[in-house]
Amino acid sequence: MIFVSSAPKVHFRSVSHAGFSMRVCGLSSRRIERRTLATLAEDVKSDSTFRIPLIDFSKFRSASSPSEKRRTADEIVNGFKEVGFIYLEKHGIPDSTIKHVFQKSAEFFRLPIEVKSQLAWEDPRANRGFIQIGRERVTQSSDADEIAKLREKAPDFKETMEIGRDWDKIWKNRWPQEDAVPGFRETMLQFFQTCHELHTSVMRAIAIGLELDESFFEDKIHEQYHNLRLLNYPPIRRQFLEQEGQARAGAHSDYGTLTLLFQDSVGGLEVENPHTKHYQPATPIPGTIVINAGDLLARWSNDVLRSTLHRVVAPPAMKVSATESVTPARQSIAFFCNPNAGAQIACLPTCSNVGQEHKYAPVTTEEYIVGRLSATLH
Ligand SMILES: O=C(O)CCC(=O)C(=O)O
Ligand SMILES: [Fe+2]
Repeated sequence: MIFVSSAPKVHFRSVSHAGFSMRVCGLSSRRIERRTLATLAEDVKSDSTFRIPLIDFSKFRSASSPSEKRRTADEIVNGFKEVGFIYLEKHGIPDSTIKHVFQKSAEFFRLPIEVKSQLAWEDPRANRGFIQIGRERVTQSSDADEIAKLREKAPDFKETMEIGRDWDKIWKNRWPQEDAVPGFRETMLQFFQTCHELHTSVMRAIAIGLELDESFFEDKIHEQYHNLRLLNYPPIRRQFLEQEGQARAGAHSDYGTLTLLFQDSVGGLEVENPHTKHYQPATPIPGTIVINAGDLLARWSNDVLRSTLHRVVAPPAMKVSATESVTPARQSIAFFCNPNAGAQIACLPTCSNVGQEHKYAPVTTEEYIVGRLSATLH
């Protein structure tokens, strides 16, 4: 018998955890019986040991003393140590800004496929443009043949638009005509800057929490080698999702330092509990941003901070006829934060003990990210 949670209610409580106190998000759920495959959330088991911490960032932004800053910095670092994911509230980005970016994103995806295809993503080094359903299959596999087979059989059921820094000398963003989606370019460029600034603040907190100088990362992330990804998950017939291995986004880790994830209220994002290997929902909480650590931050920190597996599955489907059910559409926005392209990512001075081996060979951001993108996109 398989159970998934339905319409979870979010509540908060305070716990003392690893010597510090933080508010955490718990889920109380009515359990309903439902037959599903892995990509329909079958693997979600109730797990009282798993909590994505909810952290109030206003305490860091307006801290009146170093010790006050330090408390929030420790909460953030402990969240990335334990789970690899946090919810950030009072982060300073107004709801109205996020709503507007979602609206412009929806307008973009409503354009005819022929128009979007003219802006097609072409090169992992550029990592810019429109990616239609079927071109990407995110996975942890590093075997090119295996990835190609997966992509052929069960690509991620999503379309995305990728945007990079607009002033890059070599790689140009692929913008729709201004009259096709008025204000799209300006909205996305402003949001890119806003997300970069939040990223910089969170990296300051991470530096403090890792016993580094607060400004340690500043000259290693200031070139804005980031990627703003708009995601659209169209409604899908349940029968299609029930094909073996098909998911909205397969299990994967992200590649950079941090991902700032903005999701709508539909749900479906799941995070692997690193201790039990079971997936748990990262239920949308209004007013928060989900932030996860990526592979480069894990490598930088010698795995002190975790780059945790996550995936997007289908939330419960709605019946549209006696024989067919449809899973509702979903929209999300991911801002993948990266160090500078040429930054050498080698074990941080505070993340290994004397004489202890470093887990990873140094790598530049560009080598790592272009390598991962080349493997998973075609
Ligand atoms: O859409 C989501 O909630 C997550 C997307 C994601 O994990 C990704 O694009 O890397
Ligand atoms: Fe991801």
